[in-house]
Amino acid sequence: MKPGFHTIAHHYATNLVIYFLGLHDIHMGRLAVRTALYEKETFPEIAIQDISSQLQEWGVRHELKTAPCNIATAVVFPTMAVVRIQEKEVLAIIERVEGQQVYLEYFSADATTYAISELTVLQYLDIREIIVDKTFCEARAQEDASKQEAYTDTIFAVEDFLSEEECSYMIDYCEQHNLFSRSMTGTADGTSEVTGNRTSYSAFITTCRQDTLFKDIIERAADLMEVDTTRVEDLQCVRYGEGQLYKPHFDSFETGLKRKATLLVYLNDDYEGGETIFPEIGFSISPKKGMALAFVNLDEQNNDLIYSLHGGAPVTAGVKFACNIWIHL
Ligand SMILES: O=C(O)CCC(=O)C(=O)O
Ligand SMILES: [Fe+2]
Repeated sequence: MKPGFHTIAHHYATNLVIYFLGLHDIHMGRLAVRTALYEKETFPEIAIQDISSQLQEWGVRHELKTAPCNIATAVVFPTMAVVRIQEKEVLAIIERVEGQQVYLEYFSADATTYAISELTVLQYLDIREIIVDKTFCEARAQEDASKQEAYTDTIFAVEDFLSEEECSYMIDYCEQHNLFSRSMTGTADGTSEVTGNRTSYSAFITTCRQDTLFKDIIERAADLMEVDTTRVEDLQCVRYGEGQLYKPHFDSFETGLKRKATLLVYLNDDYEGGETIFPEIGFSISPKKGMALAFVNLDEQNNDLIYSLHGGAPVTAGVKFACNIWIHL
């Protein structure tokens, strides 16, 4: 089975290609990059050969060199390379080499530094004579920009969706019933786990169909999103202490629960940081108490919309509370 966009969004090969292209001022549309990788038979275990041939197809001329090499002299940085580190071969971006230090990025490590002697470069993209088909790249980037813009236009915020009293009631309800526990994220096999991608706390309100106030909020959400209340999931509150975050993710699951749209309601705003960020469209919003932010997660065919990738930036001071109201299919 091919991985869905959830995997793609976080997958290193994709990020590497975007990074690689971006750093060379080649603004290839992200959608084109992702779609092409997604169509590769071997994805996500993609080889540097595949990435190289894809780049050729896009008019990014370069050579794929296969030779253990002295990276300090052979390569224009940054470059993509297969390197052997401690008996392991990884596809990585070598960002730069300074003296005896190599700065690189690879899957599961954000940025790492190695001594030149610790790694061997086996294959790398030689981009010394890079020739770019600018027209092609610009057309892809333009197409992507229009789609991003169209998606951005569908996001909307409703101020005072909840009153001050309702916000406080929700926070107090979750705290007094000790509902908050460490947030989890879904895995590919449908289970959940605690990861560094989401370091906040979550509270599932299971009584929200009985409680008059919660029931009213659910009805208000259904009205706003023009759906039946049966499509509104039980409310889930989130709490972020200082330094806590939710890295960019999709709200809809690849298998199982499909969430058409999200209504994220901010329950307070007396803290710093904690903006909701949409890295694919370069959009972010500062929380405002009582405000609801609405965005769609799936396109008309109910495929994940990559532009809906979003996250909660780290809270830098104070405590943030919000409530997720998800609309499923
Ligand atoms: O905290 C935020 O701003 C985003 C929360 C979120 O995306 C989620 O809980 O799914
Ligand atoms: Fe989310």
